[in-house]
Parts: sequence; C-alpha cells; structure tokens
Amino acid sequence: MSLTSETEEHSERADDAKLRLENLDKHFTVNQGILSRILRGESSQYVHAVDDVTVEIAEGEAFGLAGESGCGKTTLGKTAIKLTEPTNGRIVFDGEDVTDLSGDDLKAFRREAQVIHQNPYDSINPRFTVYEWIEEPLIVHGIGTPEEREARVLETLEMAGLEPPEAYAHEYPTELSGGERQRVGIARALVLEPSFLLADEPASMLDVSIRASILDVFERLQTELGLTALYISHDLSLLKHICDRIGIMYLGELVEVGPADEIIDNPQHPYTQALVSSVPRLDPDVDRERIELVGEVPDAVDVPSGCRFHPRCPKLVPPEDVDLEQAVWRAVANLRRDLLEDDLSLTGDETHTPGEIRAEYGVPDELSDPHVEAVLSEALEAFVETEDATLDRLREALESPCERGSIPTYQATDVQRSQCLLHDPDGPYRAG
Ligand SMILES: Nc1ncnc2c1ncn2[C@@H]1O[C@H](COP(=O)(O)OP(=O)(O)OP(=O)(O)O)[C@@H](O)[C@H]1O
Repeated sequence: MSLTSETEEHSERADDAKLRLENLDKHFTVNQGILSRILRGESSQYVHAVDDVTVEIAEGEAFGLAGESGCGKTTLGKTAIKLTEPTNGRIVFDGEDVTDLSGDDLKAFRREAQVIHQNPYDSINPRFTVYEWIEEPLIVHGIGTPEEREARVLETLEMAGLEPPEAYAHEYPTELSGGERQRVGIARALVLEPSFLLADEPASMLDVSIRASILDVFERLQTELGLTALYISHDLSLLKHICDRIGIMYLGELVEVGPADEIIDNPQHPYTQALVSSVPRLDPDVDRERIELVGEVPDAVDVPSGCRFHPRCPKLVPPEDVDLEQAVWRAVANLRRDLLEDDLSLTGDETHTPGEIRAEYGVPDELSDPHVEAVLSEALEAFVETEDATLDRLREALESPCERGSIPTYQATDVQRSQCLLHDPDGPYRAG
C-alpha cells in the first residue's frame, strides 16, 4: 500500500484516534558561528530530529517508541504534546487541531497531556515537600478549594502506590528512594486527571528490582484510568511488556509501526530486524540470528539520501543489473560509499594497493559480476594513483535504488507498516 492509501486509511479511522500526527517535522538550526558560515559559504544547516512522521495513537492505547540514541524519540514525544513547537505538520488531539494552540487553549491542552520524566532525581524540585510538589499543578490551573486539593493529592499518591499517602505527603523528595521519587513524578502527572501520558524512559534510571514494580503501576493506571500513553524507551523488552503497538525510529523517521508482539517476533524493516536481534533476552526461547549493525548512526544534519538506513543496511538493494551475493554486494557498497566520501577506513598510514583496500573491506580480489568488477577496479586504480579520482562512474553505475528519492511507507504485513523498498508490492524487490 502506498503512502496515499495509508493517508486515506488514517482519515477513515481518525475518529478513534486520541492523538494523530500528520507529516510532523521538527528541525533544529545548527548553532554555527556567522563567520564560519560566511567563510565556508554555507547557509543554515538543520538537525533533522523528526522528519515527516505520520502516526496515530488510538484512545486507550499504549504506544511505544524505540530506536538508537539520537534517532529523535524524545523530540517526537515532546513535539507531539507541544512541549516544543513543530517545524511543519499537524497535531490532532481528540479530533481537534492543536498545532497552533496558544494562551488559555494551550493551558487547557497541557492539563490533558502530561509528561513523566526520565530522571526522578532531577525532575523534582527538592525545596518542595511531596505534598507541595503534587498540589502545585492544581494551584497553577486554579483547581479546587484547599480541602478538595488535599483530597485529590492524597488520592493521587495512593494511585501511584505511595501508601499510606499521609506519611509521604510531608516528606522531602531527597529523603526518598529512586522508585519512590518516580512514583512522586507519576502522581504529579496524574493529579490533573490527564487523558494522555508521555513517559520518556520512565524506568531507565531505576534499579532492575524497582523497575518491575514501576511498570506495574503504569499498567494498572492505564487499565483503571483508561489513559492513552506514549512510552519512549531504548528497551524493547520493556515496550513489549507494556505497549499495544511499537514504532521504530531511525534518524528522525518512523521506519516501522505495528503491534508490539509482531514488531518483536516478526520484524519487517531491516533496521527493526537488526535492532531486535541485538537484544538477546527479548525471547530466550527463540534462537535469533544476531544481525551485526555496521557503523554508527550518521549525523542528523547531513542525512543520507533515499532510505536513511541504506549506508548500514544488511539488505541493501543492488541495482537491477548487479548480480552478486548479498554479503559481497554489501562489502562493495561499503567500499564505494567510503571512496565517494573520500573517507576510506584503512589500518596503518602507508599507501595501500587496490588489493589491500579490497581486503580491508572484505571485497574478493575478483568479483563474479564482470560489470561491477570493471567499475570498481577502475575506481580503485584511479583512487590509488591520483588520490583524487573522478568517481562519477562508480557513483552512477553502482547506485542502489535505496539511495534514490524518498522512500514511501508500505503495508508490509496485514498489521505492519514499513518504510522499505522491499515491501513495495508493485516493486521488483522482495523482502527476504
Ligand atoms: N534542542 C536541540 N537543539 C539541537 N539539536 C537537538 C536538540 N534536541 C535534540 N537535538 C538533536 O536531535 C536529534 C534527536 O535527538 P533526541 O534527543 O530526540 O533523540 P533520542 O532518540 O530521544 O535520543 P536518546 O535516546 O539518546 O534520548 C539528535 O541529533 C539531537 O542531537
């Protein structure tokens, strides 16, 4: 299914959506000195923290966001509930466009959408007692008499599992353990009776022994209060445990979305497959082959063309006229990438022969495809001789379809969407 029909599908279901993000972008301007920009002749550059994300979260749903560090999870979460302004796109909450809310309307929205922070040590003001800290949002929003507020604070402490609430109310946060502080953070988020909760790495700072009990609180609250929640975490096993659906982010884009169990047990996008395979304890009974992810996540300023995962993808699609085994093609593509970027990764400082360069990249001395062999050996000879080769032929002749244009989102299975050419039902490539 193409992106167009996906949009139609969304608009049909839009009424059930608690939160709907449409083509959401959040870009940050890179903080470069004016002088350096003038000298290097560059215009402003942007960090593509979130790019063209379209997704909806249903009423009562727990949605998880996962992906490597820096891929944009926190920025997407914060933008979704307007803790930071989107660069482009629309945010629809309870059927209403909240993208440009301000003033009292924004304040009312803030009551509905609350956040639980990652760090229970930093996020609480130590000068407040637990009672004062949890009562504050009620005062800010002008809610209730002092007696009504007291009743609400104590009730909320109890909901967050701080019992007896009267005993906790007059403590200072510094006197509490990490798990207790996280429960205080939960109580503060709940006191306004929100309908949407953003929990950013809610358990990552906690001891393993405490994590399970905090996750139980989340699960219980969601069932009892019917909350819709967006959980952000590196930890796929945590998300599998508490979420209905999971979205996987890579370099600002949402590359796969589907039911939590399916994302873990039957990942479709090559990036999700690699991410899942790197977590051995996800499912001890499943003997999963570990997929090694080569290289680092690229810079979010200078994002790769086409599929952003293509420089690292173990399933990179070769050009149609290339006939090489996948592992050999990946090795050739790695060497081509570094030659084109003039950034070969070689051991030692001495000059290398074409044969030595090939060996370092795991490219065989003679490729079985004569066309690729001719293009690559010509480029290597030129590179070694002049160190400044014209590499246009290498660039054009061996360009992968994954490097071109923007990759749409496809329906990869009945329940999973994936932004990968391998899932184009009308395309020549097949997922394997
Ligand atoms: N205020 C900001 N100004 C400039 N760049 C930013 C800002 N906030 C985030 N970024 C950049 O945006 C990208 C996405 O960051 P973000 O924190 O959203 O990722 P993340 O997936 O939540 O990472 P982590 O898991 O490490 O928290 C990164 O490249 C980050 O450096």
